[in-house]
Amino acid sequence: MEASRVTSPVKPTHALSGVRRVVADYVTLTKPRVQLLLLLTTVATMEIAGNPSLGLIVLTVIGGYLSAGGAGAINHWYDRDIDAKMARTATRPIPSGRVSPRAVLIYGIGLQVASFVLLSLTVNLLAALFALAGFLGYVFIYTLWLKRSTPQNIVIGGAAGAVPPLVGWVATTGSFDPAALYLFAIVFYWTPPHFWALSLRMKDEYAAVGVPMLPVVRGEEETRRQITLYTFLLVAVTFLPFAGQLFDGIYAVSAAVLGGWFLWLAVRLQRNPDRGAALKLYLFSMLYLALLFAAMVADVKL
Ligand code: HEM
Ligand SMILES: CC(C)=CCC/C(C)=C/CC/C(C)=C/COP(=O)(O)OP(=O)(O)O
Repeated sequence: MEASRVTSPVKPTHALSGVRRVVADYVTLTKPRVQLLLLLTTVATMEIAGNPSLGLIVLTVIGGYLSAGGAGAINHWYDRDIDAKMARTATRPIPSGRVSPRAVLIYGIGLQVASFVLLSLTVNLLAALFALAGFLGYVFIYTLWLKRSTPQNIVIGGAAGAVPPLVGWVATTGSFDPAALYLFAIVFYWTPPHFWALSLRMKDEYAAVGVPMLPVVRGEEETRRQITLYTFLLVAVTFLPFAGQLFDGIYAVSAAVLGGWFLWLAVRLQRNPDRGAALKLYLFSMLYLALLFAAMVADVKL
């Protein structure tokens, strides 16, 4: 009794910062910054597929966030052993001891359940099913299976990250259209250069915890070669929706300029292998995807 009275003056501040800390941790578990780009591809695809109402966009974004956020939380739960050993990830909510693994697992499953209920009731069943497929792909195929077993982990596992445009398409039109596969393929081929550029800088950490990322298993030179190869494939794939008449001139010019820039950075990294060039490529990869999807919307709407 006496003790609680003595500590009471500091309680409100502690309680507030404690709540803020908890909220911040639970937001971190959803990998919010990655989600910004995932959801940008979703919303852009919705505008490409039709003329969605603001209400539909908001519901789809919330449903997508819950699903991908749930997947992110389960990735934090499963990888807690290796995250504790890498400087980049050691301060995450679980390894730092602020949130229990069990709570994170329940939270991740809960977010995916909420996503399914929300999307199926307010958007449509197909959108809910595609989001569920992305979640299952990221959790089971990438995180639990491939990440620790093969350097092709992100090539195959990257398919999960390419699902959000499919969610956006079916949310808008109510049915699946093969044209949506162009957008899926673009994110799919974009993922290896995006991640491998970063992994060149994190090679030693991944090696220390035994994750077989490409630079660890095949070496940095081979990784840089594969980055150029996949960037080339990506740029080629970006012209398919133009050839298939989904898009027109504004898109074609943007894809050419952005693609040329991406390729130039990739080739430069290959010729001049320093870590600064790898960082530049990683950062540009995100600008590239955002601008490419923006160009698609501009092309369709203008
Ligand atoms: C299997 C596929 C992918 C892997 C393995 C991967 C891996 C990573 C990693 C390790 C980071 C660094 C995060 C950190 O610093 O903690 C990162 C950052 C990021 N990724 Fe990916 N990524 C993948 C797919 C995607 C996709 C599909 C998108 C969006 C379309 C995306 C968007 C981002 C963004 C926006 C960041 C920067 C986040 C930040 O600054 O904190 N990633 N990615
Ligand atoms: C539609 C849907 C539900 C899609 C989910 C796709 C998704 C959440 C992609 C995120 C990609 C990502 C940040 C991977 C990092 O994982 P990592 O474990 O290699 O990186 P880490 O070491 O930073 O945890």
